[in-house]
Amino acid sequence: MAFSLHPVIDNGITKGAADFTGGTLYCHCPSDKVTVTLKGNVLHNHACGCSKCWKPKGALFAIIGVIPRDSVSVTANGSKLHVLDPEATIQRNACKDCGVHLFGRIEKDHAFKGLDFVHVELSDVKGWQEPQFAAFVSSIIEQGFDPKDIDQVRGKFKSLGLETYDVLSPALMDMLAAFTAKQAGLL
Ligand SMILES: N[C@@H](CCC(=O)N[C@@H](CSCO)C(=O)NCC(=O)O)C(=O)O
Ligand SMILES: [Zn+2]
Ligand SMILES: [Zn+2]
Repeated sequence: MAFSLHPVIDNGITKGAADFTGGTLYCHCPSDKVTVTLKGNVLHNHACGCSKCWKPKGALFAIIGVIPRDSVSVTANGSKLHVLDPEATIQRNACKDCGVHLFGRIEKDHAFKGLDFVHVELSDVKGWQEPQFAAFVSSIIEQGFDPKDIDQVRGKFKSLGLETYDVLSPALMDMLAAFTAKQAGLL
C-alpha cells in the first residue's frame, strides 16, 4: 500500500550539519506569518506518530525535536498563537489561522521541562539534525491506520535506518524513568 511517513523522509534522510547555528520557523499563513527563531540546533529529532503532534497534510508522522527554551523566541505575529490544550504536558502553541504548531512548552515539573518541542521543517534553511528514530509508531493505529499494514510502516523506517519504538527512544525513556525515581527519593 502507498503511504507517506513524512515528506522530509519519504525519499531518504539528509544528514544535518555539525556546525549548524539555527534558523527561523514560519507558520503556513500566506501573510502575517508567525515566526519563531531558534538559536541553535535541535536534539532528539524524531518521527512521532502520536495524535497530538502537528503533521503536514497526508503524512502519518510528525517530525519533532527538542531545543532549550532559552534558545526559542517568538519574533513576529505572536498574537496569533494560542495554546491548544493547556492541560497537556506539552503546551502546543499553534497558529490560530493555519493550525501549524510553532513550539510546545512544558511548564509543569517534568523530566523534559526546559526543553521546547519544535518542527524544523517549518524553517527554510538546511542543516538541522536529521531524524534519529521513530516514536509512538503504534499510535497511528489509534488514529485509524489499518494494523495489518503496520509492518510496512516499521519496515520503511528500518530501510531509512531509523529504529522504531511505541513510546520514545531508550535515551528519552531513561530520562523519564530517572526523573520518576528521583521524585520517589530512590535516586
Ligand atoms: N497514544 C497517544 C500518545 C500521546 C503521547 O504520549 N505523546 C507523547 C509524545 S509527543 C512528542 O514526541 C507525549 O509526550 N505527549 C505529551 C503531551 O502531548 O502533552 C496518542 O497518540 O495520543
Ligand atoms: Zn499561521
Ligand atoms: Zn507526538
